[in-house]
Amino acid sequence: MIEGVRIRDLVVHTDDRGTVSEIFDPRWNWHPEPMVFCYYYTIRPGWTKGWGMHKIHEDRYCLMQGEMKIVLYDPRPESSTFGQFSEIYLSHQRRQLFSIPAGVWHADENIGPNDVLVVNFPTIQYDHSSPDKYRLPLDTDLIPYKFHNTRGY
Ligand SMILES: Cc1cn([C@H]2C[C@H](O)[C@@H](COP(=O)(O)OP(=O)(O)O[C@H]3O[C@@H](C)C(=O)[C@@H](O)[C@H]3O)O2)c(=O)[nH]c1=O
Repeated sequence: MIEGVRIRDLVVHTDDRGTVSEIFDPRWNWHPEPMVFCYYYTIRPGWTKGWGMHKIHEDRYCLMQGEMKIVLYDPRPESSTFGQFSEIYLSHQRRQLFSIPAGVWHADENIGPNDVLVVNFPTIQYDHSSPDKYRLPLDTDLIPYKFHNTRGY
């Protein structure tokens, strides 16, 4: 696994009426930074969002619905996983928290038949005038990973 990624299974409490699942509690000590901002995004079937990278913040995902492959590529020279990839599969069948360290390229591919829905609570607020977001085309030669049967940006 790429250095600095944090993963945590969520507990789903189920009863006759429905379910409850906590998404984030600083007392878990899962991540050192507090909740300061939150949004959700969706990805349509057959689509991928990426490659994206953030220089100064981490993403912290909670996949609520669907099935998604996250591909990470680590370009950080100081990292123990420099130059490596990770492929991680998230599903609503096993809800987890998943953090992506700053500086790590990521692409999120919807591999299921329905929209993917992800709640993201990044470690900083979104700066509408200068977002901390860097992009590369999915088919860039700068990242030696090939996607099949998907489109995106
Ligand atoms: C991320 C974000 C976007 N936006 C707006 C900007 C733009 O008009 C529209 C779409 O923005 P983007 O193209 O950046 O959205 P999107 O490509 O869905 O961005 C997200 O992709 C996933 C895969 C991630 O990993 C996240 O870090 C985030 O980059 O939404 C906000 O208003 N607030 C936000 O927090």
